[in-house]
Amino acid sequence: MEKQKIAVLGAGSWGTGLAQVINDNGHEARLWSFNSEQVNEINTQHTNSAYLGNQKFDEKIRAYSDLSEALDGVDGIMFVVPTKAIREVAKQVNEVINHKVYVMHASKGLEQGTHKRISEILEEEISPEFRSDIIVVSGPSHAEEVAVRDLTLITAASSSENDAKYVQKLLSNNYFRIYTNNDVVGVETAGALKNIIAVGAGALHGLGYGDNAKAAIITRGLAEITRLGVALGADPLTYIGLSGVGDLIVTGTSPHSRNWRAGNALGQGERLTDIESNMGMVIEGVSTTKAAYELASSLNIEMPITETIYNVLYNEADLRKAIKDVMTREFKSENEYNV
Ligand SMILES: NC(=O)C1=CN([C@@H]2O[C@H](COP(=O)(O)OP(=O)(O)OC[C@H]3O[C@@H](n4cnc5c(N)ncnc54)[C@H](O)[C@@H]3O)[C@@H](O)[C@H]2O)C=CC1
Ligand SMILES: O=C(CO)COP(=O)(O)O
Repeated sequence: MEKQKIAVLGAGSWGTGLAQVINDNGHEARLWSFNSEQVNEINTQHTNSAYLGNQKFDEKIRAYSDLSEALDGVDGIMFVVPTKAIREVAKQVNEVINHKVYVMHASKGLEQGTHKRISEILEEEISPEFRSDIIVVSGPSHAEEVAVRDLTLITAASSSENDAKYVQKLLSNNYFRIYTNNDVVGVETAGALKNIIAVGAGALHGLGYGDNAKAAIITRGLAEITRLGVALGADPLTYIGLSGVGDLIVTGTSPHSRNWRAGNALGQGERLTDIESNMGMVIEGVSTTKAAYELASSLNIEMPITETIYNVLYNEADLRKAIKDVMTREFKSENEYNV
C-alpha cells in the first residue's frame, strides 16, 4: 500500500494509540484536537500525558488544532471522539472537506435521543460525494496496551468489502491484526453495548462478588446484546467474534477499562457524578445505558441487565437490591432465544 495521509480526530488515549499504529505502518498520522495545549505538548514533548502518561511518541506524529489544516490532502479520516461529539465534529468535517476520503470511526456508543449508531450519524452529516462507505473499527483493544504495541486483534466492518480491506491493510502489522466483517450493525452494536455490561461487571467486582458472577453477567449480557442487535438487523454470529465476545471479555474483566472502573467504584459506594468527574476520560457506558434502555423499551426487547444498570445509574436504585431483583426474575430457559 502506498503511503497514506490519515487524520485522526480526537487525541484521547484511543486516537493516539491508533495514530501510532498508522505511523508505525509508514503512513502519515495527523492527530486533531480542539485543545491547543495538548497539541503543543504532542508536537514539542511528543507525549500525551493526560491520557498516556510519559510514553514518548514518534516525532513524525503531528498534532493540529486547525481542522482544515489537519484534513488538507488526506486519504482518510478516523473519528475517535466520544460519541456525544461525533455529530458536531462530522458537521465541521463536512464544511471543510473538498475531496473524497475513506471515512472510518473507532468510537463506541449510541447517540442520545436518536439512539443512532455512529455510522448512521456520519452518513447523515458527511455528503456522499466526499466519503467512502463508513468503516467501523471495533474489538478488544485497550489503548494502553496498543500504545505499548502489545498483540491486538480487532475488526474493520463496512458494507463495502473494498473499504473494509483498505482499513485492514492500513492498520495491520506484526502486533496489530485486522479482520474484515460486512456486518456493520452487528459490529457497531457489539462495541457500543458491551460498555453497559462492563459497568455491571465492574460493579459486581466492587461489591465483592466472585468469578462465577462475572462470567454470568458477561454471558447473559451477550445474550441481551444479541437480542437487541438482531432486532436491528445484525447477524447473531457477529457477537461471537472479536467485536462481540472478544470486547466483552476485555472490558468486562479488566481495570484498564474506564467502564469497568466506573462500575467498580459504584460497587464500592462512590457516587456517579464523582466517578465521572474523577475519571477525566469518557465513560461511554453511562450514556449508552440510557440510549439502549430507551431503544429496547421502544422495540419491546427484554434487556434485564441493561434495565438494572439503567435503574442504578438514572433512578438511584440500590445496587444490591437491584441485583436481588434480577436474580429473582421469573425462570427462563437458555433455549428461548427471545427472552
Ligand atoms: N481508550 C480505549 O481503550 C478505547 C476507546 N474506544 C472508544 O474511542 C472513543 C474515544 O475514547 P478515548 O480516546 O478513550 O476517549 P478520551 O476521553 O481519552 O478522549 C477523547 C478525546 O476527544 C476529545 N473531545 C471530547 N469532546 C470533543 C468535542 N466536542 N470535539 C472535539 N474533540 C472532543 C477530548 O478532548 C479527547 O482528546 C470512545 O467512544 C471509546 O469508547 C474504543 C476502543 C478503545
Ligand atoms: O473499548 C475498549 C476496549 O476495547 C475500551 O473500553 P473503555 O472505554 O471501558 O476503557
